[in-house]
Amino acid sequence: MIKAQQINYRHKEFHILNNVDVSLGFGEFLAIVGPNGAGKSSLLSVLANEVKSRQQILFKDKNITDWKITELSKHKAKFSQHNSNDIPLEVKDVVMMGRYPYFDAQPKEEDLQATDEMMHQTDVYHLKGREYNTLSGGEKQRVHLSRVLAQLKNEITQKLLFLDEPLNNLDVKHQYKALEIIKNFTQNENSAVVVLHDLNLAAQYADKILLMKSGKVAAYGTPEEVFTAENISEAYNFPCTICDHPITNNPMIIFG
Ligand SMILES: Nc1ncnc2c1ncn2[C@@H]1O[C@H](COP(=O)(O)OP(=O)(O)OP(=O)(O)O)[C@@H](O)[C@H]1O
Repeated sequence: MIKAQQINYRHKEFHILNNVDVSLGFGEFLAIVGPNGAGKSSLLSVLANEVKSRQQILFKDKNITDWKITELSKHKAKFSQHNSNDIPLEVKDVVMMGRYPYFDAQPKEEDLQATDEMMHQTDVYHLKGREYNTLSGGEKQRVHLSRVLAQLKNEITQKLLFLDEPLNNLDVKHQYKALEIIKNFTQNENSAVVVLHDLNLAAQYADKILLMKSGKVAAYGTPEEVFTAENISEAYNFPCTICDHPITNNPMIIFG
């Protein structure tokens, strides 16, 4: 799906990303984890072609910079960490922004269907007529999840979703619901790259984990391979214990 080797990204003299390799297969859920400032959001921005790195990023075997922007936006979408708090539109119109690549002046029936379906999935349909600016933090977050899902609602196969901390502000039910939606998205050869802070949720949902520290890859592999007490306490500079989750059997991380 996406492949990049030796990604380097600098701001002035500060080395934000240092020789980072990423390779993501079709149908994979990759979680990027690591402490604050490790470079997770920067890596996501580079992979999504929002900021330029000198290294080539191959998306579906073609250099991502060679894709036409309108075509690319039907194959990949990105949910950003910092969505605007001030959008003077109703909720349904914010979600419709995800359909802009599909119509010129007026949304078509399929655009309305896509937005309705995604608002239902993300549990914001009852808010569709509300002013976006009056929503709570978690509700706004769900509206943007709905928007990026609506953007990728089409007949194209093997699509890619980038999500930067999609669980921020969500209550526990909506955190699990969002992860289920992302997991379901990856069932049909679609892939997702998701920045997460909750390591236990990452262990439960992700196929692969990329653990970052100081702009570098500290560890990469399955949750069982990456989530060792040594890897985690070294990356976060904080003690932890690993045990088996009593229900899922995934690694369970207990800090302190
Ligand atoms: N434009 C920039 N100018 C200067 N420094 C930057 C710039 N963008 C990012 N950085 C620095 O690069 C480092 C990585 O930032 P990034 O946002 O990628 O980290 P992160 O792992 O996503 O962190 P967090 O968990 O806090 O969201 C940070 O130290 C940040 O201050």
